[in-house]
Amino acid sequence: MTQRIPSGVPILTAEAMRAAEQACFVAGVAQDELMERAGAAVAREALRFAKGRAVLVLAGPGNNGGDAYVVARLLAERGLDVTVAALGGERKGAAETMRQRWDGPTVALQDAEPRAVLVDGLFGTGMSRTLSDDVRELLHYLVKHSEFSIAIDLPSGVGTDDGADLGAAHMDVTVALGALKPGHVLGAGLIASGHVIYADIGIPCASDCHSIAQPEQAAPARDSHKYSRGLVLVVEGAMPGASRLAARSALHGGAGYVMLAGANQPDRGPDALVFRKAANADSLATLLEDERIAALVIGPGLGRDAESRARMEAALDSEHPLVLDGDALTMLGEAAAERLYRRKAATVLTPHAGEFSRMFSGDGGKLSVTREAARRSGAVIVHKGPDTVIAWPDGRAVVAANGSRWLSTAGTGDVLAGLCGARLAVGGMDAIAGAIWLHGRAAQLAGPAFAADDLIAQVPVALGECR
Ligand SMILES: NC(=O)C1=CN([C@@H]2O[C@H](COP(=O)(O)OP(=O)(O)OC[C@H]3O[C@@H](n4cnc5c(N)ncnc54)[C@H](O)[C@@H]3O)[C@@H](O)[C@H]2O)[C@@H](O)CC1
Ligand SMILES: Nc1ncnc2c1ncn2[C@@H]1O[C@H](COP(=O)(O)OP(=O)(O)O)[C@@H](O)[C@H]1O
Ligand SMILES: [K+]
Repeated sequence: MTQRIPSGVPILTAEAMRAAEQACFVAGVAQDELMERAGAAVAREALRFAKGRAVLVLAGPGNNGGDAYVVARLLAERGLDVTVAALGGERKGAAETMRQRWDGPTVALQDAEPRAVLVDGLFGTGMSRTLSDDVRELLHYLVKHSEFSIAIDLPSGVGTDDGADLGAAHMDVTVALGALKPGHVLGAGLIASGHVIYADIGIPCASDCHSIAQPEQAAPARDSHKYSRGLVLVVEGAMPGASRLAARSALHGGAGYVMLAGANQPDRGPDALVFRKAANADSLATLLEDERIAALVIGPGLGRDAESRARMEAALDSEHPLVLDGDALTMLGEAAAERLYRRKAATVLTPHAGEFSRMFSGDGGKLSVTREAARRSGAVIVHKGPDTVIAWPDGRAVVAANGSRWLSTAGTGDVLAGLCGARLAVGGMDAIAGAIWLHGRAAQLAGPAFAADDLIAQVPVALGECR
């Protein structure tokens, strides 16, 4: 099963989820009712996948366990052979009500035997510490010896707000209740969650953070011309292949005109790419006086010597919207936030984890450190990886976790930098999530073992899928 994360769904921390739930209670929804809805949503999916097989439901001590008892009851009502393995005895509130509504077979967790289908209702958003060794070992044993596993809300052993590994086993399916949590889309949590299904259980969940969604990308206006479509200038450096990938990617990402500024005319196409000679930083600075430039891309294959640094400074000093990648990020280093905050035009940074940590410190998980870095630098930050976090300076964030794992090949980051340049030129800072979506979708279309060059060929196909 290929992993899927539902698109355009709000992502809430444990605290925000609790607040949303409280607001629901204040509005008159009873806790029992909400738990029944949660259990019904999970039971619906479990029934679909169980195909009549025997089910073991793990019920923890809190509300996740309360949901588990509802799932057990509903599956048994549909004729399945269900056993509950319970951790702890009497519960509180709605969870205790649901325990009492279950009158089927129940064993203590330590006595549980594996069954074909495993429903994990041990812990959800209340996970506050690492699983104890005995619980972790049992959970892993029961999951390993099941044929299909499904988690209620979150896999037990995933840090809700940071996706940290607190002892989680890998689930086939996770049903996210009410909203996604950062733990579904980040780090070990992304891997442990498997295929994520979103269940709307009627809790209004507003958030400034969402999972990535297909962007709306209108065709050029009837009266558009190459400059209105956006002129992207890509700065070449020590490794010209990287900047050529970025430039070709900008061309196919919808820019109207792409210039490559470097020392030597490339000896091969595409011919649509316009070469401008910029033998040194001074001649680059002169080129940058062109007011038609809508976005500048610098960093892929740039190099890190004094000359490269001078080129980067020329780009930073310009008032063009700017995408900084690769070596430019490394050269910025710890001075990044302060230096970038002074820029007047939009700035986009596309660091992988190593480049990010050379520029920004802090802890609290990938989502929160990226948001904090965007706020401090006034730049849009695309913190790359299987769990790419895009954060804007105003606090908004988008997480892209559907990219193909085949993207882990050299040069795909250069392609992304070029796409960011194109989307920045065409739609400004708000259009950056569209670049990450196009990149991820192009990778899916390219299939297995593609080279970065092949990815570019799929970008127009991905673009064609957008309205
Ligand atoms: N927030 C909401 O909107 C809704 C939440 N519901 C369910 O409620 C869950 C959250 O319930 P709770 O807040 O009761 O939390 P949990 O059920 O996730 O766990 C809480 C209990 O586990 C204990 N605990 C935490 N980590 C532990 C560890 N490592 N080892 C042993 N014990 C540990 C806590 O002390 C507490 O007793 C959600 O994940 C979801 O399944 C649903 O019932 C409906 C709606
Ligand atoms: N396992 C993975 N799953 C999904 N996307 C990945 C994975 N590994 C890398 N990527 C993506 O591939 C690209 C790699 O960029 P980068 O590390 O800068 O490589 P390069 O510099 O070689 O181009 C990024 O967009 C990143 O998010
Ligand atoms: K769970």
